[in-house]
This record gives sequence, structure tokens and C-alpha cells, in this order.
Amino acid sequence: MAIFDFIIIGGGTSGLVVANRLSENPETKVLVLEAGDNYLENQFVNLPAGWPTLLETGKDWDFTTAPQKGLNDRVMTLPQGKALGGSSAINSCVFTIPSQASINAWASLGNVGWDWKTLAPYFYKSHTLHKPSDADVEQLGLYNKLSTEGKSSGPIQVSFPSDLNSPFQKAWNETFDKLGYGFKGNIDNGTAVGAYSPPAAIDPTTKTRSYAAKTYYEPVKERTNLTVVTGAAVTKILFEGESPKLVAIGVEFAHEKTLKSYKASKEVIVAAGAIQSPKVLELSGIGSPNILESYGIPVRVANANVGENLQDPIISGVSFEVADGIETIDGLGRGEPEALGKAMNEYMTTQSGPFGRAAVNSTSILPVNELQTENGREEIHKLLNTAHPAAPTDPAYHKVVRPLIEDPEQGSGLLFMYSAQANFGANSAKGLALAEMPENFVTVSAMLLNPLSTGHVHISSANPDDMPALDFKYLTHPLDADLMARHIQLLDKITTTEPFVSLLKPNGKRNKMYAPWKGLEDVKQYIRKTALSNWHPVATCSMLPKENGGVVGTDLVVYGVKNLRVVDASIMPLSPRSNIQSAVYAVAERAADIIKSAYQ
Ligand SMILES: Cc1cc2nc3c(=O)[nH]c(=O)nc-3n(C[C@H](O)[C@H](O)[C@H](O)COP(=O)(O)OP(=O)(O)OC[C@H]3O[C@@H](n4cnc5c(N)ncnc54)[C@H](O)[C@@H]3O)c2cc1C
Repeated sequence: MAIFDFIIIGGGTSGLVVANRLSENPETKVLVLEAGDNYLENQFVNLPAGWPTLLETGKDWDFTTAPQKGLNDRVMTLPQGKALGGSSAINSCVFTIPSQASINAWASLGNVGWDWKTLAPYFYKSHTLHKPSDADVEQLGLYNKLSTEGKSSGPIQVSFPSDLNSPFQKAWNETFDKLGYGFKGNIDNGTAVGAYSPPAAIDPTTKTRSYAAKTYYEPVKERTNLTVVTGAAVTKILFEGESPKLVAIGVEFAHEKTLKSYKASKEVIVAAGAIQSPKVLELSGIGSPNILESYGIPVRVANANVGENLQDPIISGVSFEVADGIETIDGLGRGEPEALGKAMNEYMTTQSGPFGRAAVNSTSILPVNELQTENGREEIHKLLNTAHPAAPTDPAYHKVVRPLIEDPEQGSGLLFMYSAQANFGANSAKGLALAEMPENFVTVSAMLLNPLSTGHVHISSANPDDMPALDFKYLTHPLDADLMARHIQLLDKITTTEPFVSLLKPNGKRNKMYAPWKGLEDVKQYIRKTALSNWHPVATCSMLPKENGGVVGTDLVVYGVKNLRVVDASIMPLSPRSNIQSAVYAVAERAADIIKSAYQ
């Protein structure tokens, strides 16, 4: 049996960061086992705008949820990357830094030493933020919004969209200014609130996707102490001894239709993502005894927290028909040969145009609008304390999220805009991107940043090939629907305020599911018909004290086992307030340092 120092399960976003850093020492032998394939040469992976074409293909696990009671029993799908680079190979590239408050909340939850101050260096170690050109700075409204220029110096290349002909970004920023949500803080140090145009993980020189496989793996793939096997699905972790002296010593995996085993002399590191890291643990006998025994899996460590605490921010929104003469990218979505030819020509000749950009044009992190007035603040206070008060059975993280909802300096929603139609009501990411209407649109979506509803993901059998049973339980906490409805209601203001309103066709069309709403209850009904995942699941192997729902401690070691850690999105005890890939990279960088220091 081959022996490595470290075996990493999953060569995704986090797995490749840890593999790169651990193999910096030529004496350390590292093995990465990745179930998906290597798509480094795949043009649709490399093309930033190519991601919708990757969904529901062999590059996407394409999980299915249980019927979502809070969303009219709709059954939905969840994309997750099945590729070297994992979800960073198929994501939509937006790269934003989370709020300091949401990272500090990790420490408040009992994770001493995991706060903004300690994690910030790892954000800067994992990416390099490229300054926009002077012309772009003006167009994107980015003056004075970069505080850490030159501070970031990591492998992921992050750049700003250059779209000088588009009227949308400027109009977005000016409209939010008028509504009292002018930009405050800095976009790269966790203090951003208000409207801006976000950067993306796109290499500014090549205008290609900058992701884990390209930046953390490809440059070091010749290291003789680093072995990466693709098409290798881990079926279980191998152990020696019994709890409490249980030790992880290797893995069993399926490769080329054969079951193989390799040994790890130091550690097994789980990086299979928020949906499948708990699956790997459960298949290996770490989880709820009730679940494991029902599938005949011997219990090695009883911990009912594995696979629980699942948090996933949802989105909904409205598409608005644009005024005549305003250009959008709907033609690409409809597959019109003329639009595709023009975009490809721009991309190939001058590396410009929509193919080289992330889908999202602008975002805005906002508190609920009600906090702008005295009466509104009273209303939200009552909502939190009288209508939906905290219960003793609430998960621990509610205690830190609830005060943030009433804080006007924090955001509870993230609004974002892109210049194309969205097919709200679809139950899949691919369906959402379907462009069926012949007119052109701009879409404004809202994402609920820290939902109080939690779900779970567990194995559905003892067969590693079976998909896990996934239930997000979206909107089952009543406060989520109330907050989400208020964020969606703000769309009425944005789209009737100058200069944004001038970009819209008066009495123009809306997306098919839209019907004018008369009040919050109508908005809630619309959300139940249209909301879906924004593909940021976290917290299923939470870093928390075990009695508060934890699976790993602050050293990321799995409770009750030696030599076994988890290093991916599943350890985040609370979703960071932003798109989350930046935090996944930062956590993985820090995990690598923690592991290295354990062997010094
Ligand atoms: C469609 C989509 C769009 C997104 N858009 C954005 C965005 O614009 N901005 C942003 O910040 N975030 C975005 N995200 C989220 C972000 O990409 C993820 O949160 C992040 O990449 C997760 O990293 P991870 O390491 O936890 O998991 P992953 O990157 O998913 O890695 C897990 C890896 O483990 C492998 N694996 C699983 N089980 C096994 C097994 N048993 N054996 C071997 N290998 C296994 C998987 O194939 C995968 O490669 C998006 C995600 C998706 C799916």
C-alpha cells in the first residue's frame, strides 16, 4: 500500500490550497484524491462567462433537495463542482471580501482565535487584487474604496469588470446614493456597505477564470512530492484503534473501477465541500448513531452534529425590460448567432466584452430599508422580539445574527444586478439562466445573507455512489421570509428612482412569475414561488464547541479522532456576509498553516 504523509480528500477549492502549501516542503509527501476530472484545458471552464454551460454536465454533482416546505414544496437542484478545482471551476467568479462582523461572529460562537484580525492575513495571502484602470475607477464609482492596495499577493488573480459602454453600473451607484445607501467603508477590508461594482476571480491579463486548479495546482504540478489523482472517489476513511483513541490512518477510494487503499502517516484531510464532507465522515462511521445504524455502518464516533446546521443563503428577484436602445446580454442567453459571434470576436481580438466578465455587474450590501426611519426601526425591533422572539432551542449562531439585523451599519441582504433576464420560478441554476423571452432585461436579485433556517445533509444509504439526502429547509424560520420580503420590496424603490428608472422601459415586461404585489404578504408568496439557492452552502461540519453543534475544534481536528481534519466550506459556523469563495480560500490557507505548525 502506498504511503503519503497527508492524504487530501477532494481536490477542490480548499483541497488544492492545502495541497500546494503542504507540498512546499519537498520532504512532505502529499496525495490529493479528486472525484472529478482535470479541465485545465477546457475553454468553457476557462471562459469566465462560460459557467452556465458547465451546469448539469459531468462537471457538476447536480444534487437534488427534498421538497422545500417553505418554498411551496418545490424540489430543487444544487450545483457543486465535480472537477479539479471543485466549485471554483464552475462558479460565477464574483470575489468579494466578507464583513468583518460576520467573521468576528465565528469567534463569538466559541472559536477563540478565529476572528477578522487573525483571518485577514489569509485573505490577502490567497489573492492579488488588481487595481482598475483610471477610466474604470470612474465608471465603477470606486474612488477611495480600496484600502489595502498592494497588500494582497496571493495566487488567485482578482480584477474589476471593465464595461465602459454599459450605463448600468453608474446608474446603480447613483441610484443607491439617492436612496441613502451610498458606498461606505472599503471593499477589500470587510467594511463595505452600500453599492459598488464587485471584482471577480478573473486574470486581468488573460481574461480567464482564476481558480484553484489554475493557480494553486498548475504552477506546482511538477513537484515530485505532490500526487494528484483525478477520477478517484473516496469511499471511506480507514482507522486504527477505538474511540477515544481512534486514529485516521488512510483512505479507501474507487479509481478506474477498482477499490484501492492508501496510507497517511501523518493526517487525512477532508476537503470534499459542504455537501460531501459530512457524507465522507458518515460513510466512515462518524455521525449520528441513529443514521449510521439504520444503514448498517458501525459507529466509530457518535456525533449527531455531522451534516446538521446547514446554512444556505437564498435568492429571488425580478427582471425588468430595458428601454429601447439599452444593450444587454440577453442575446447570448438566447443563443443568437449574431450576439455570440460579436462577443466571441471581442473576446478573441481584444479580450474584452461579456465573455471575459463575471455575470454580476453590481452589488449592494444593505440593512433592511426599514432601519432608515424611527417607525421602521421600531417595526424591526418588534419583529425580532415580539413576533419572532428567540427560542431556547435556537442554534447558537442566531444569538450573533439577530443583533446584526438591527444594526444599520451591517447588511442582512445583498442586492445584485446583471444585464439579462432571469427565469425566476425555475428550480435549478441552469433553469434560472434560461432566456426564453425575446425582449431585453436587467435583473435585480436579493440574497438573504444569514438565514435563520437551517437544514441538513446526510447519507441516504451505505453506498458511496448514492447521492446524499439534502434538505435546506429554506424559509422554515418565519423571520427569514419577513426579512427577505423587505429586501425584495426595495426593488420597487430602486426601479422607480433616477437614474436607474431611465434605463427601464415604461410599463415594460417583467419575468413570467412576476405579478404586482400589494404588500409584504404578496412579496412572501412571490418569494415562495421563485426563491432558490445561491450555491453557498456552509456549516455542515461546523467549527464549534461540540455541545453547541460542533464537528471540528478550532484546530479543525474532528472531535473524537486523531489525525483527521476538515478544511473546507463545511467548517464555517456561520455564512460569511458576501459571496463565500474568498473565505474558503482564506480558511484553507490558515488550515495549511495550522497543520504545518503541528509538525514543526
Ligand atoms: C454554480 C456556482 C456558482 C458560484 N458562484 C460563486 C461566486 O460567484 N462567488 C463566490 O464567492 N462563490 C461562488 N460559489 C461558491 C464557491 O465556489 C464555493 O463555496 C467554494 O468553491 C467551495 O469550496 P470547497 O473547497 O468547500 O468545495 P469544492 O470547491 O466544491 O470542492 C470539493 C471537491 O471535493 C470533491 N469530492 C467530493 N466528494 C469526494 C470524494 N468522496 N472523493 C474525492 N473527491 C470528492 C468534489 O468533486 C470537489 O472537487 C459558487 C458555487 C457554485 C456551485
